[in-house]
Amino acid sequence: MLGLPDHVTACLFDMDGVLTQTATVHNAAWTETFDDFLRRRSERTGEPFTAFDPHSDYPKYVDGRTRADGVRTFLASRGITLPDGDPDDPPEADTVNGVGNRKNVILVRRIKEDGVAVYDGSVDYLRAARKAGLKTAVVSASANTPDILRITGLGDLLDARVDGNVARAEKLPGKPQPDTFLRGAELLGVAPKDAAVFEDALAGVAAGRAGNFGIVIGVDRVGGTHGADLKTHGADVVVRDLSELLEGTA
Ligand SMILES: O=P(O)(O)OC[C@H]1O[C@@H](O)[C@H](O)[C@@H](O)[C@@H]1O
Repeated sequence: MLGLPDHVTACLFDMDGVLTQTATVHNAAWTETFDDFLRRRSERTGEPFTAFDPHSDYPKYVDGRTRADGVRTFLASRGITLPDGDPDDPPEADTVNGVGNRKNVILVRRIKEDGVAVYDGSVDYLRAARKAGLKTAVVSASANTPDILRITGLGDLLDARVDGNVARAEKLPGKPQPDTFLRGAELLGVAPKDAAVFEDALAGVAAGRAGNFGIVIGVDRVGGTHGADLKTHGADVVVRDLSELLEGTA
C-alpha cells in the first residue's frame, strides 16, 4: 500500500525538500553566508578564497543537519574550527552559533519575501496516508519548522513534530544519528520497524538506516549522482516525487 511494506503503520517525513520546496532556500542562504565568511577570512589571512559549492558541499556537510552541526561540519571540511559560542549569539559573532544565526537572518528574509511552496505530490501522499489510517509525523532539523508548517497549513496533516527546537530541548543528537526519527516513532506509538522514513538528505537517509526503520524512501529532487548517493547512504528505494509511490511506479 502506498509503496510501503504491509506492516508499516506510520510515516516519518523530513520537511525541507520532502514536504516543502525549502531545501533550495536553505542552500542559497548557506551559500551566501559561507561565501561571505570565507571571503572575509581570506582577506584577513591571505589564504586563497574557495567558494562554498552548493552542489557538493551542501549535500555532504550541511543538508539535513542542525544549524550548528552544518556550520561545524562544513568548516571542519576546510580545516576551520570556531568556538561554539552561545545559541543567542548575535549574527555578527564569528562563532558556530553566530554564523548559523547569520544564515537564519537571510533564510527568514527570503521566506518572508518569497513565501513557501509545498510539493503537491507530498500533500497528496500525506492525505492518502492519513486516509489509509497511517500515522504521520514531521522530523526536521530545522528550528523554523513551526513557522513553515503554519505558513503552508501542513500542520493539519501531521500527528507529531520533532524539529530543531524539540531536539535542542530534549538534547537529541541530530541526523545522521537516528534519535530524532526514533523520537518521532515513539510519539506516534509505533516501533521503528513499523515506520517509514522519507528523506532527501544524505544525513537523513543515514539516520533512517541507523534506526532500523521499516523502509527508508530517498527523495531525489536534484538529479545527477544524488539518487545513487541516497542509496549508498541508506535509502532502500529512491523516487523523484512521492506521487510515484501513489501511482505505483516507484
Ligand atoms: O536553521 P534551521 O531552520 O534550524 O535549519 C537547520 C537545517 O534544517 C535542515 O532541514 C536543512 O536541510 C538544513 O539546510 C538546515 O541548516
